[in-house]
Amino acid sequence: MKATLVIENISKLITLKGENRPRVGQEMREIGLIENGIVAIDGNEIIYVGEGNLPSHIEVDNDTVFIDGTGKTVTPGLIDSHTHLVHGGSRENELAMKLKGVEYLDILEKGGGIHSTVKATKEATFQELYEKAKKSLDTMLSYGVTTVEAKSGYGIEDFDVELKQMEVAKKLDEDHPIDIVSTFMGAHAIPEKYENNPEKFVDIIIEEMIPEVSKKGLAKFCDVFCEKGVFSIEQSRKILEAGKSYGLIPKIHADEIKPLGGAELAADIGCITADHLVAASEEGMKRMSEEKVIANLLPGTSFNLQSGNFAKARKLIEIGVPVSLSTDYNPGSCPTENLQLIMSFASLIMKMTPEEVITAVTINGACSLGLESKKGSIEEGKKADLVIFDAPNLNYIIYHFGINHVEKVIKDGIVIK
Ligand SMILES: N=CN[C@@H](CCC(=O)O)C(=O)O
Ligand SMILES: [Zn+2]
Repeated sequence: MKATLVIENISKLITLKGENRPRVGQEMREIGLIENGIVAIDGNEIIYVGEGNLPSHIEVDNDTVFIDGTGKTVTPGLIDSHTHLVHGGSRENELAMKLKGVEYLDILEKGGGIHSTVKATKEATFQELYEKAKKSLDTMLSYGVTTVEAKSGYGIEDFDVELKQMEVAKKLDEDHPIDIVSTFMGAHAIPEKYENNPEKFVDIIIEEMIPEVSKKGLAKFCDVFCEKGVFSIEQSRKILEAGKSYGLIPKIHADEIKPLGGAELAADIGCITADHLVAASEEGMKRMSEEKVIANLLPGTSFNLQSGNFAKARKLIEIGVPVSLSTDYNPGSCPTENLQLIMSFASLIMKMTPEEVITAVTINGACSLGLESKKGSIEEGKKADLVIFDAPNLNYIIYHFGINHVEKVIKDGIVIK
């Protein structure tokens, strides 16, 4: 076997090696650390991972590129498994309201929030949405992210706009080094037009939108904003079950602000992830652990909403719920593409250990997107998506917060930065 790229003398090689399934409890601290590590890549695949020198069966020649990892920390490419990547406009006008204490759901109820992004997304052309999202992806990549989930949900009643968002995500997946996985989220807000008859909108999502999205192959997942004043438990159940019957894997925005029973619903339906969970009940968390629903936590959103409430990460880990972490990048409740900042929040605010944090944004993030057989760890046979941090160890990356520690990103075996 011949290597096209070798990273050698790696001071701290964090492999995350192990079974391709969500890591829980103590497993979230077992990060497969190798000191003086070496990784060999052929094309877009990892062909060797070990300590010291390459074994004799891995050949090198004059074309092989060598990178020196002395003093560096190397991890799998980071996975941002919850974003609202494609949208028009921005919402910095909400800052003044937030500083005055106006709540997220009140802004939404008065026709702002998601509704204002719906308007801006409708007005934007395909090309404008593409350029804006591409710029965000470039930033994400520079921060070490190699895989991103992207939700629709800013078209809502305007199905063409929902489709436009997903088509932009598809084109970016083809054009951009980052891999993009799409989620259909028509159930993101009740359109003003259906305010007095939300059931009608639920029927349209179920009868018209889901079949078409599935037929066009535009999404892998279906998501719902299950929240007081948005979609109820019963409406969410109907939509996610309909999605399932069309092959769309269910995800849910659950108990973000009010304790509605979203975590319990996620367990009932068998959602792959339940996201947010700030207000999740003890019973809901327990049910999630029984059904192995991944808790996808988004501390950047709690930070931005200034409620002072964060998901109970310690509790979730203690009772055996697998945890992943994401930015929730969106223009309203978490306008940041910086997953490293989210990693610091998870540790400094939610008290996750650095080992749990890196597990959450690599192998557990891959599991949140059903990509664990190819991504999320540095192991032979997996995709060559890696990050070289100019940092002596993992703790340094998380503790020294708010800056970008990435030195190089390797995506599909190609050195990007
Ligand atoms: N909560 C619902 N959706 C997004 C926010 C979207 C927006 O405010 O535009 C979230 O996950 O936080
Ligand atoms: Zn979201």
